[in-house]
Amino acid sequence: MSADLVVEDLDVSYGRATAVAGVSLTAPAGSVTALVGPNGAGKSSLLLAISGAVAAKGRILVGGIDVAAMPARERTQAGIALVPQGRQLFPRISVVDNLRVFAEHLRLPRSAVDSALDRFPVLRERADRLAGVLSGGEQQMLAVSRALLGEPELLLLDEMATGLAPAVVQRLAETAVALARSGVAVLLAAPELGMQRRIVDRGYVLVRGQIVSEETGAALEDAYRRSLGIGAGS
Ligand SMILES: Nc1ncnc2c1ncn2[C@@H]1O[C@H](COP(=O)(O)OP(=O)(O)OP(=O)(O)O)[C@@H](O)[C@H]1O
Repeated sequence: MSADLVVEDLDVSYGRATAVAGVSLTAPAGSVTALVGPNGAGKSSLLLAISGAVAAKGRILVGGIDVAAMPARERTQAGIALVPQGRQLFPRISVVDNLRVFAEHLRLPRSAVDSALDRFPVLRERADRLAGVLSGGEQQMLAVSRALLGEPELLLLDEMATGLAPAVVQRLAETAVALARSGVAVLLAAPELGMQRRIVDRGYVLVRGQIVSEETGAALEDAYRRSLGIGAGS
């Protein structure tokens, strides 16, 4: 099964502070959609709202079903997975236990954990190490594997490349593309695309909580620079 994400008129506020204002966007199944914007633009708030981790107003349709009223856990079971900024692993338990905790939360069979360890060979090698002693890249691979445990239809990636070595970013980007080719809707948020620009089909520029442009992959970065007042190509 594959499912488009359609967000309509979404607002996210923290008390009186508005983080996301009237955002509408689409992340089609089978493609990689980017959400680029500077720090504080509201990218994380938007992804957290889609996953159900923060409250929001508006419509969030996944495969035509409005999930906006569902609690976060039900959204996960409905096929929405988030790799959060900062990864949010349990550093003091092992790699395999990080996967087990999430698998149990979703009531998945043990075989799901085994498959998750096989997604990146380094995770199988490090299965019994504490998650907190892994390198940043290994931790990100664990966070992605954990998100994929339930075979989601929509994968939300929040700053997956930040601070990681190019080879790791390349590996993660290949994973994102392979998922998209298998029918998953991938929405990735980043303050800049860098190497990820090669895998983006189209995307949106988010500034101060609002979408200011929508472009195909190649034109997206120029639109982003213009929105920041930086000349294209400079
Ligand atoms: N829990 C919170 N309570 C109050 N304000 C928040 C909270 N989380 C985010 N904000 C504010 O909401 C706005 C959007 O933040 P958000 O983290 O969504 O942006 P972002 O584009 O992901 O930025 P970054 O790349 O720095 O994470 C910012 O002004 C931020 O200070």
